[in-house]
Amino acid sequence: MQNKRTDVENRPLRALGLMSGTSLDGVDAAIIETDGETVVKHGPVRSAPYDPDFRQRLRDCLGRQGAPAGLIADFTTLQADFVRQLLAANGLTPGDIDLIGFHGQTIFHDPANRVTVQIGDGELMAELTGIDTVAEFRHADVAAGGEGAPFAPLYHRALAKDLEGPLAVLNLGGVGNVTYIDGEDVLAFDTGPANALMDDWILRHTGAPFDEGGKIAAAGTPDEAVLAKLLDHPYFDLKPPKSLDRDQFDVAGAISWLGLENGAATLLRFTSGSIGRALSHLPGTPARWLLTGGGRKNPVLVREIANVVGAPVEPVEAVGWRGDDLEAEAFAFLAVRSVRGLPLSLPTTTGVPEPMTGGRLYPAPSGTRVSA
Ligand SMILES: Nc1ncnc2c1ncn2[C@@H]1O[C@H](COP(=O)(O)OP(=O)(O)OP(=O)(O)O)[C@@H](O)[C@H]1O
Ligand SMILES: CC(=O)N[C@H]1[C@@H]2OC[C@@H](O2)[C@@H](O)[C@@H]1O[C@H](C)C(=O)O
Repeated sequence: MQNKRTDVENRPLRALGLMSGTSLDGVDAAIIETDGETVVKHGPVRSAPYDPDFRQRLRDCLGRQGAPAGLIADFTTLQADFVRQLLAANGLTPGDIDLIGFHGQTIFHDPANRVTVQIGDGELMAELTGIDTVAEFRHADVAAGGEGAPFAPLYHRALAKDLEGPLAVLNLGGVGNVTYIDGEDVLAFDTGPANALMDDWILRHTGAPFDEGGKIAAAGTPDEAVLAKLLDHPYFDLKPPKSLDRDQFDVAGAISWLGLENGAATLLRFTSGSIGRALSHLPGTPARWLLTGGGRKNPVLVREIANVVGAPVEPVEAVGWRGDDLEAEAFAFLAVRSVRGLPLSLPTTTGVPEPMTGGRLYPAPSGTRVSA
């Protein structure tokens, strides 16, 4: 696949990343200026939750290898509209943006069988926005035998280059993933569940999308026997790199008989416990843990994680990063790396045999550049 654009070799590009994560909470967009090695400038951001009906349409696709064409078109159109809103709100036009990094929505992830499915139509995005779009970030890695995830680690390393290591960046989204950084060395893997199982439990029992502030979990008591069983899963013994599908842990049978609060408390401790189980896979002891993703806003979860890691735990804002936007920024950064022909993943981040380029460029059709 010829992706590399030769006209952009040396100048920083203004790229817009679009991320729709496994928690299914909504879409995040961020604009950065970068040459794919360092971030020159952090630009405007925007986030919006999905409405419950649309979220349910996405949820209905989880675990399937494809989605209805109508949903893919609606998903792409919704995100293209979102791009227009972000531009308009900041006095920008499509001509001000060099590139969109369009992650899409993961609905299925089975790297062992070399399959990962992110819905979203890169060609339609380029057409609707009039902006060159990079999509299908994970495909080449998976095709080459990599895990296809996590992909944010090279961005974490770029941001951390002036910070003293070793440090761990822990993303608490739907699934959890950790990036261990020590100078240029980076090791990354999915740790286990983060919020997805808790969110599903809260939705089923209360209709709310998540446990605000961890209040419901705080009111319960974890069931230690159930917890021990959950943490006995073979995934936690696997050596990294390794990655997870959103619903890889089937906990329904184990927790169904627990009440709302005790179930929430048990699932929260499952998340912190899985991070505890990740420690033995790290090559060293992080001097600090930087938390990103929505779970950093759950003080009960943060306290439990601090208990298991035994080192200072802070939100990424402590070092000036933007925890709500980091993944959208990462896919803007990776889009630029893609068109520059730089690797998006390494043997130590996804297990891919060699540093791997990837992403597919969909040029905006000429004449489609529209004003915002
Ligand atoms: N105030 C809060 N209290 C408790 N939990 C919260 C709060 N705010 C966000 N969360 C949790 O964070 C989740 C969203 O996290 P985030 O936006 O990082 O997920 P994502 O980007 O979809 O995930 P992934 O990293 O897996 O792709 C919510 O579903 C919720 O569980
Ligand atoms: C296949 C897939 O979409 N994985 C997600 C998911 O959500 C968190 C974790 O599992 C991580 O591996 C990845 O997302 C982030 C953005 C990543 O690739 O770094």
